[in-house]
Amino acid sequence: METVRAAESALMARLPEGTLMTRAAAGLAAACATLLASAAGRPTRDRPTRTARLYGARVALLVGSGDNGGDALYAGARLARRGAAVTAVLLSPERAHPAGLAALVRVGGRVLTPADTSSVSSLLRSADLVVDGIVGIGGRGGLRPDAAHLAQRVADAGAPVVAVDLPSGVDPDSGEVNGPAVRAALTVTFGTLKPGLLVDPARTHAGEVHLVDIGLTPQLPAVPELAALESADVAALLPRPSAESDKYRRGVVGIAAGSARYPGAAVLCVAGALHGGAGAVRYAGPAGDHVLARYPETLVSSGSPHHAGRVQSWVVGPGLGEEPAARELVAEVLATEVPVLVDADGLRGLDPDRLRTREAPTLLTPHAGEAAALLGTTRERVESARLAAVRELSQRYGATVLLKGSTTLIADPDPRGPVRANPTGTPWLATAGSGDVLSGLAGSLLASGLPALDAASAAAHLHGLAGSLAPTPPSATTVAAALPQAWARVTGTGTGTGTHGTASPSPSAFPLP
Ligand SMILES: NC(=O)C1=CN([C@@H]2O[C@H](COP(=O)(O)OP(=O)(O)OC[C@H]3O[C@@H](n4cnc5c(N)ncnc54)[C@H](O)[C@@H]3O)[C@@H](O)[C@H]2O)[C@@H](O)CC1
Ligand SMILES: [K+]
Repeated sequence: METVRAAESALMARLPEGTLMTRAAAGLAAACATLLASAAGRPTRDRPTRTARLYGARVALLVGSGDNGGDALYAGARLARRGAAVTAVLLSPERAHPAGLAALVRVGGRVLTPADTSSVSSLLRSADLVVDGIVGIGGRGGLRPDAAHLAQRVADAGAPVVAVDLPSGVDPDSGEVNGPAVRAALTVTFGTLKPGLLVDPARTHAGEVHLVDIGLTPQLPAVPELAALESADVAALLPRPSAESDKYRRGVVGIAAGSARYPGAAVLCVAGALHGGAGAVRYAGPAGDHVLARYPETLVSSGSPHHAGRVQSWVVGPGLGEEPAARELVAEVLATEVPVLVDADGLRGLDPDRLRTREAPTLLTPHAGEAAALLGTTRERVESARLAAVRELSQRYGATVLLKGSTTLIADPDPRGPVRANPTGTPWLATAGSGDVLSGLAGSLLASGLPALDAASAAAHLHGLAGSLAPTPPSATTVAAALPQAWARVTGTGTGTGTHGTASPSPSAFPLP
């Protein structure tokens, strides 16, 4: 968050005092008003038939002692001016933002402290909306006990929560959640999205994310630390056959996967590849009969990749097993001059120096355990610092790296570029064989000519979407089957994925410092 703070300071130095907070509070109040209006008529626990609209709506503000609380107080004052009944719960009354508090009190807002136990309980139970201004980017560590207790009471009351800048209790930089944290229906964030809004587990606490422009963009570094592609961005990347394209011009992807022991990995990898836009899929390996039985359109050979015929990209690794022959196969594929995706068993014992000498792009798609082995560290360390891990891997191996997990991250070896966080997906995708579908899909996009970073990002996006569209609970087979629907969703409508529906800043990627 240092880059956000630096950008805010630079901008604040040029603007009258309070300008940024005024802009933030205006955006926050507007988002609260919209949410209340959209919830009109929705019955809630205490008033089964009540209508929530701004005039007369009951709004509870949770106010910490920093500027995050100040945003909540100023926004509360705006809502109160428009007829809402606003009550602030001040965690530290003597340290609450003085001007914000004065503004709220001036327009008739009420004030409580957590010590007013029964009043706070009835406030939270009857609230149409709770605004979480406990802590924002100034938060360090898990919530302190008094704040954690308040967050728990809000969760128990069940009222919809709008988080100010970030859900209180999530780490702004890493997306880690240590202890209790607020769960929001909507997070209104200012200036730029924070990694804590895109990286799990924090992401699931944020709900829908709405970005308010407070004029920070020109102050932010030109290259953000993290970015996410929207559906429209992915649609623009996906290959579209033209009238003159034949199957070879559309690209041929080669799959070197599966073994006598794991033939299913070959079938699933081919399934992903057939839905990735390449004109043809070649399979080289011992599981050809299984592949043909399921996908007769595959060009199958049982020899080595070398003899399989021309391809524009290779996918190597899924289901190869641990035999020494697997490593030789990976080495053979890496010796070709086309883009290569290495996954699963293929990632065992990869030589960074060998990879760095390749001229064509290499894409590695490890999960956290495989990434830990490649980095010589533990799975826990990778899980707790996913951003750092994906960057380190791509630097060390000179390859594009897609780190699978609850939030898939993609890093390019060029350290000047942002890491991409995939905004689609569902925890259900953690299912056997799902990674094989993803690697086939990404390999297919590589064959159709996409740069490795874009192929990986588009594949992760489509795969995540297919996971959500497949009947619950999805299997790797049904995820592959849902890929055409995911393509249609991305290319047909251009609408968001639902994960960050309202976060639509003008640049096509969400910049994150
Ligand atoms: N700096 C700026 O220019 C702007 C800042 N804005 C708001 O200001 C926020 C940042 O304000 P601050 O720097 O005052 O910081 P915060 O308000 O985010 O947090 C600092 C306060 O939280 C307390 N705190 C820290 N860790 C805690 C924990 N684990 N549990 C409970 N309390 C904890 C601290 O004692 C301090 O009082 C942003 O998130 C945003 O909401 C916006 O108004 C836009 C402009
Ligand atoms: K907050």
